[in-house]
Amino acid sequence: MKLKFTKMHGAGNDFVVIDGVNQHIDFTPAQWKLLGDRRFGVGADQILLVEKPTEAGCDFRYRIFNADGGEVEQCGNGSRAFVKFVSEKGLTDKRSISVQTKAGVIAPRLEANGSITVDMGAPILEPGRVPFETEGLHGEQQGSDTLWPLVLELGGARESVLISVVSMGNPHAVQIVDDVETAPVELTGPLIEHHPRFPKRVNAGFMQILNRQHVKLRVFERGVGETLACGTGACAAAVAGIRRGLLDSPVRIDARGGQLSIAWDGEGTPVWLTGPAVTVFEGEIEI
Ligand SMILES: N[C@H](CCC[C@H](N)C(=O)O)C(=O)O
Repeated sequence: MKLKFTKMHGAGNDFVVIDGVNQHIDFTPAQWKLLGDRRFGVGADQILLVEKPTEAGCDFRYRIFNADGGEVEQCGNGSRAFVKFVSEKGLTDKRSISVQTKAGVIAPRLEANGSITVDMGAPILEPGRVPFETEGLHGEQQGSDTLWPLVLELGGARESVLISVVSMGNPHAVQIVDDVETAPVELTGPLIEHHPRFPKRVNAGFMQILNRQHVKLRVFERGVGETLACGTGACAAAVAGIRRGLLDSPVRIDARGGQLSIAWDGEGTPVWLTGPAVTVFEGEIEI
């Protein structure tokens, strides 16, 4: 079929966005993967599919597929691209919409200055609390946060990294590093992503704290690899730092591809993600 798509990005995290309201889309994981392939397809970190909602009270449903073809629960940067897309395509005249996702309902809002703020819902802080054994190491509760030692096999050596486990509907393992530029993201990112501690794999965040309201962040994303920005990763990093008493809301997140802002008032309250969304080009592909 001839498929119309729009190429977009949010702080460098790039997407192929598809109108599934006016086109009937029912692809296999291999077709989703092809769309994301930078050699044989269009190329993107994620593919976003916009559909009519199946949940009462929602304006749309949006589904997210990683570059590896797997469907996932949530995408923060994608939610901003999504709201810009439905506005530009005239699929709605609302500036604040209610969107059904695999992880629940989120509420992105187009601001007058062109930026977009998204109510990403409350972080889920329990999933990692299940006691687990990794080579005899147990998860440790430290302060109000759960810090887990993760033992990584690096060649013949073993390295233990302390991570915070935070879910934004999708799983994140966040660690604090001295310098994101020299952090071993390419080396340990895949080891964390595929660690047995995370049966559904995990997004691995590497956060450098500059001051109590400003961090640098790199994320090795599940199903993709390192991206230029990760919205839910930014949410998870800010939540982890605030819970550990190291950060104060709002937090400025410097990703390699751009700047995001996260606000969070504590457990049980929603995380607010603010940042840009850019339309790069329109296209059509035979798939
Ligand atoms: N790779 C993520 C999905 C996309 C998240 C990221 N692009 C964002 O902006 O939140 C996962 O497998 O959970």
